[in-house]
Amino acid sequence: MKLEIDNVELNYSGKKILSGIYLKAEKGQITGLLGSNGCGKSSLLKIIFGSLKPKNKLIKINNNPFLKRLYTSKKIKYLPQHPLFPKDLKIRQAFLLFEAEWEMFISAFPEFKKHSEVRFGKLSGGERRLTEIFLVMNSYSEIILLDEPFTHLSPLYIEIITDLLQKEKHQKTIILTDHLYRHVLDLADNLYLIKDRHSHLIKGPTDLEKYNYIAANSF
Ligand SMILES: Nc1ncnc2c1ncn2[C@@H]1O[C@H](COP(=O)(O)OP(=O)(O)OP(=O)(O)O)[C@@H](O)[C@H]1O
Repeated sequence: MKLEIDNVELNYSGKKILSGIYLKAEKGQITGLLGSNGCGKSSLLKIIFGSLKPKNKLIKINNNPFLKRLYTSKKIKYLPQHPLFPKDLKIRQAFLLFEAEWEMFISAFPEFKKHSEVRFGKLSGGERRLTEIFLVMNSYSEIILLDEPFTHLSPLYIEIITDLLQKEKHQKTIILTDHLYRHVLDLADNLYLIKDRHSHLIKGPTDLEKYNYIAANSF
């Protein structure tokens, strides 16, 4: 599966946020998306998902235009920056909804066994995020959008999720954005930076310095 989004034009109240954006993501690769606060990363993921309608965009799947909203198909799952599930949903119910394997989850994270009947609102921020990432990654959907998945996660959980993403990328097309850019750099096979409304393909850390995303001599 190859997903491309091209010619994205997004304005909010007449202010240009994204212009001429192009991004390509393919199965077997993790596509990273970086950019400073407010540059439009979340907006771009919402546009791909279909929950935000820009002035212009073209989505292509395997070179063919896809004109419906992607979320209306079973192809895609999106982890938003903010909580994915309502506070009163029980964790086990979310596993049923996403057709994800509870047994696999608790064998990876035995400490969650006691949470099966607990509601999302009762979990800590990190416990909630970990559960959400696992659910999204273990769903049958082929396209996965992850908006700041590492927020709230402790180093050990970040390591486990990194391994999970590396394993799952062989079955899925994954686009990921996070401010923990070193993790994104380590994980990403392809990397884009949004800067001054445009997307830039990044070849390595020095490009990030060139575009002033990070300070000079950070590497
Ligand atoms: N519903 C909205 N109405 C008006 N402006 C908005 C709306 N949503 C986002 N914006 C503005 O659009 C710009 C891009 O926002 P977006 O959330 O996509 O950025 P981001 O790169 O994900 O930021 P961050 O890294 O801080 O989460 C910001 O300037 C934001 O204030």
